[in-house]
Amino acid sequence: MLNFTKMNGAGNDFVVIDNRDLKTNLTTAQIELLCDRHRGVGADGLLAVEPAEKGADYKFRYYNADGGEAEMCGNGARCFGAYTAQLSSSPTKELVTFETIAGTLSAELIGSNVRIAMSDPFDLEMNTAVELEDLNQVHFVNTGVPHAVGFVDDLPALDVLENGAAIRYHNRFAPNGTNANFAAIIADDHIAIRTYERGVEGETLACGTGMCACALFHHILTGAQSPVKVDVAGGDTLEIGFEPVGDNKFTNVTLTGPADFVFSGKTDLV
Ligand SMILES: N[C@@H](CCC[C@H](N)C(=O)O)C(=O)O
Repeated sequence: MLNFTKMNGAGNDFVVIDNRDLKTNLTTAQIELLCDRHRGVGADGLLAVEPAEKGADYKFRYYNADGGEAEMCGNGARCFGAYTAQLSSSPTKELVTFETIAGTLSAELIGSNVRIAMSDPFDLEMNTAVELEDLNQVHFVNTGVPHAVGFVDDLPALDVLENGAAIRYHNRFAPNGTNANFAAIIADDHIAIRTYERGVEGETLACGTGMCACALFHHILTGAQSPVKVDVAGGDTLEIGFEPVGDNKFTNVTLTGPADFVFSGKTDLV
């Protein structure tokens, strides 16, 4: 029997488990089943809380809906922060640190929102040719996980599944593949995005690391200042802060948005 909590961050939803005793060893197939929207609990991914190994409060593990582990998840990090803040003795902690494959991060509880201090982005590359019918080129950056970003004029009309899959499996991004984001400018400091996620193999309602990637390219291409507001497919607007340090490099990237508890339960699926 597995105890779990269902949470979502701006509509990107997760099964969260407390594995601080390291007694739960889920297989790829079990994670896939838990995330299955017809036969399981249903989620874009699974978050596991484990004991820290390098001095932070906790260790963060994240698995996509296909059961594969990913280095980081921005919306998941906000949910992880809100969840672990409640694990501590009262009063609820307002700052939680956790070790991810992408580095040690922190989550700060600010009213009903959570702000994540992200790792510094790397491997930024502009103007990669993809030669699709709707898009000639994308920009690439790793904001914890890999992200391609293409700017389009008509975001609602875009076929995210077709274009997203073409970019996700494009030779240029092999063998790891990439998440694929499409962005449209709303105002100087405001964009809207839609994301095709690797490991979900479809469009999700929001992607936190993807929002960070899109906001950084919006700054590079238009000079937009921090913070940049980002509208996501689920209807929320989140805020990305950053500090440019020259040569298309950035530090102090932050992601601020909601992290909501949905329900807790037990399942005998695993
Ligand atoms: N939803 C996420 C990103 C999760 C990982 C991604 N699908 C990958 O495999 O790289 C977010 O909010 O950042």
